[in-house]
Amino acid sequence: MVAPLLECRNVRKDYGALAAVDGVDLSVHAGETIGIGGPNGAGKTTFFDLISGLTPASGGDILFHGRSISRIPAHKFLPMGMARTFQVSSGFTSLTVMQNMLVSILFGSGLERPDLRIQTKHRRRAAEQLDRFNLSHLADTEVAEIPALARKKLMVATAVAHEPKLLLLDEPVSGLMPPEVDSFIEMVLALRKSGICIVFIEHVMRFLMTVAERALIMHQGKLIYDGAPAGIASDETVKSVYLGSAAEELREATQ
Ligand SMILES: Nc1ncnc2c1ncn2[C@@H]1O[C@H](COP(=O)(O)OP(=O)(O)OP(=O)(O)O)[C@@H](O)[C@H]1O
Repeated sequence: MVAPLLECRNVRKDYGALAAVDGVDLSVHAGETIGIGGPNGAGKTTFFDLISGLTPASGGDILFHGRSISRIPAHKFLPMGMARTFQVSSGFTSLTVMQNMLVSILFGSGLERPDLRIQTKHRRRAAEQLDRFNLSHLADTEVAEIPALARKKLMVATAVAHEPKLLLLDEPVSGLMPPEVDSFIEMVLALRKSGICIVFIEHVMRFLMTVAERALIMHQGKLIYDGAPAGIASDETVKSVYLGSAAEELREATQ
């Protein structure tokens, strides 16, 4: 059997007496698209921070391509083939969309001291990448001036500039209007087709149900569900955790 792309073995993160991530075991295989849901404070972002090396685990081990990455600094993750985005749109707001893409292309190369001279091949690559994400028309606009949807798309476009094997998206559609969510769904589905493994956190159940092939639900630091997205709404444990509006949204999304 092929080794998982990402493997978490009894991973935990304690903040004093609080177990933010409480002994999570998880295997993620190449090409999978996995959506993580769960109530506020369940530990989802902390789990992402552990996987992407932003915070050290209190226990357990994380393997990428079968190799432990628990002690590898975060800046080495992109060259290794793992990229992530954040809840709040990142990007250099006083630079243009094209300049942001060039920064990603030059600095994500994995070289300790990248050659900072922008060459024709970099510009060509940046233009291709903007075209792929329908951002070409904004190439010369400062990121501070572009709409929220374009900022979110740019964050993904820069993250995948070096064709990572695993892409982590933290609440990619939060704050977007429903038609914008549709546009984002289309983009992620196209990305999924390219074969990249995507793991995302999302509260917007419509997005999770449409994009994910496998769903995980976290609660109080633990995984309480791992299975088909369609099964979430009828799972008794999930139902008891997702009381109120989230349960309603889940029902609507699965109908
Ligand atoms: N640096 C920190 N110090 C102390 N406690 C923290 C820290 N970071 C997170 N926590 C706590 O860990 C728990 C999990 O937080 P986390 O942000 O991972 O949840 P989440 O599921 O991503 O929530 P949300 O859906 O609201 O983003 C929360 O109780 C949070 O207050």
